[in-house]
Amino acid sequence: MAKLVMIRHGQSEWNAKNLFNGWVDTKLSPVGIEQAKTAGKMLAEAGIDFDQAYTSVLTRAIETLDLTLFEAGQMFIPEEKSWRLNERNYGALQGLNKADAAEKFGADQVLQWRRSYDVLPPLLESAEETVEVEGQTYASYDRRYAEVAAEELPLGENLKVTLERVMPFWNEKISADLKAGKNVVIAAHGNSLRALAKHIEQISDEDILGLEIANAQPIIYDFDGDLNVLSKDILTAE
Ligand SMILES: O=C(O)[C@@H](CO)OP(=O)(O)O
Repeated sequence: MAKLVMIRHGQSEWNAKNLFNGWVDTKLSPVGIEQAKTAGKMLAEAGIDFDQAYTSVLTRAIETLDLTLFEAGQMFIPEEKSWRLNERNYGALQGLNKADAAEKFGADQVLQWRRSYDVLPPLLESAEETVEVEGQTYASYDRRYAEVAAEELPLGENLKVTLERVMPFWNEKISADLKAGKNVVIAAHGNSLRALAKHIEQISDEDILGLEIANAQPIIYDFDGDLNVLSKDILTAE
């Protein structure tokens, strides 16, 4: 029996400002740092011995993994980073305020962009497009994506497309580890984890709209050898 723990990163600087984050590389806020430490303490109490860690190539998830493993006393385990675990690319919405967007485009449209399975957000015009927020310029892609084929770099993703690019990593790495009986921890993002949860729990395209994943609350799955889910538990701070 293997365990998979999925942790959405702690609150990011742009979560705190209610901005669409996507692939823009923001850091954890002070609240997010504390949330990640608390997640690590809860996992230490749960007594899970991890064999392998995975995270995205975005700072907020990497920070969360490191703080969590530090608090759990397991920084020594192997870690692998992949762009396939990144947040969904929010295209031209990145950097916009979510409440302002709801006012401008309508709450229902914004809900569809944020939570539907197959509605695409407005796309970036090109890979060269930048995001400007509070006088700072953020590139859409930088050298961390140098190894990714140009046609695989998204200009905007819905959950379906996110799931399609997460799945090769699930099949090749994560599920292989779990089948080998390894306990795995993944620190990633609201929507890359919604995609994984959809696959793992066989959630329908309609029902996935209602699935929210909170910052830094570890989700623990127990699997049998065929990767059927035996139990699911979510750790929450008091
Ligand atoms: O901004 C984002 O990238 C994500 C998660 O923080 O937004 P949403 O809440 O719409 O999933």
